[in-house]
Amino acid sequence: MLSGTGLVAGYRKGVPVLSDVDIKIDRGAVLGLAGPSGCGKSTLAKVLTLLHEPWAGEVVLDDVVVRRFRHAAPRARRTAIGVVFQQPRLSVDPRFTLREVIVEPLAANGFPAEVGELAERVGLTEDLLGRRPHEVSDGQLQRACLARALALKPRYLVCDEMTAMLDASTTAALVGVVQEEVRAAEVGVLAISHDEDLLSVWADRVQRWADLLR
Ligand SMILES: Nc1ncnc2c1ncn2[C@@H]1O[C@H](COP(=O)(O)OP(=O)(O)OP(=O)(O)O)[C@@H](O)[C@H]1O
Repeated sequence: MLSGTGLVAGYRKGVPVLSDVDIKIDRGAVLGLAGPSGCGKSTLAKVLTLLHEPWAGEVVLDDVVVRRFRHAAPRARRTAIGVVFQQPRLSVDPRFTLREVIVEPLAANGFPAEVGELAERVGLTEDLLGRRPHEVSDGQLQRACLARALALKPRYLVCDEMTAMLDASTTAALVGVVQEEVRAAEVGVLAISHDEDLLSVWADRVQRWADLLR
């Protein structure tokens, strides 16, 4: 389980964005999270993916309390949790081809740079893998971001408005890929979305922001 208990976090001293937030993400299931704009969903996503250190509270990853965040977090902890953000163009190096985007975490962790099976899973052809971000659509780039997030076989995946910029067919394709990871590898997913209709079909359970507050 990936959990946060009593989380308090923010960006400016004395102005918390998260105040006493509790959340639990089980392996092999999708937890949907809906909430109004600006309430702190992305901040919570960053804390749970160890990219932002909380001021108080505890993140527990598979029974181990996380004590170090960001670059100080041990690599095995960071790579246990994948993340896909809303805007793929802000998430990739514009100089990289899509193949290089997907290879990056593999190379950084000493694994062979084999992207064939991953690319096939997310529906990227050889032609698309050779292109750079400005030569592909948002949906194609988001497919590469999802493949990158899955490259190191994470036990948990946080999808922060992953499909907000995408059309219905790309949304269905990417949600299908995530569902397959949940089924086949028991990945635990936090799916954050404004779209409650989407969450009602994607998630096993949906929580509203107010449900997370103590
Ligand atoms: N890097 C940052 N520095 C300072 N303030 C920030 C930063 N990121 C977010 N905030 C502020 O924190 C609050 C919560 O933002 P956050 O992005 O977590 O909300 P959200 O629920 O994900 O919103 P949305 O649904 O609109 O994406 C907002 O008031 C936002 O302005």
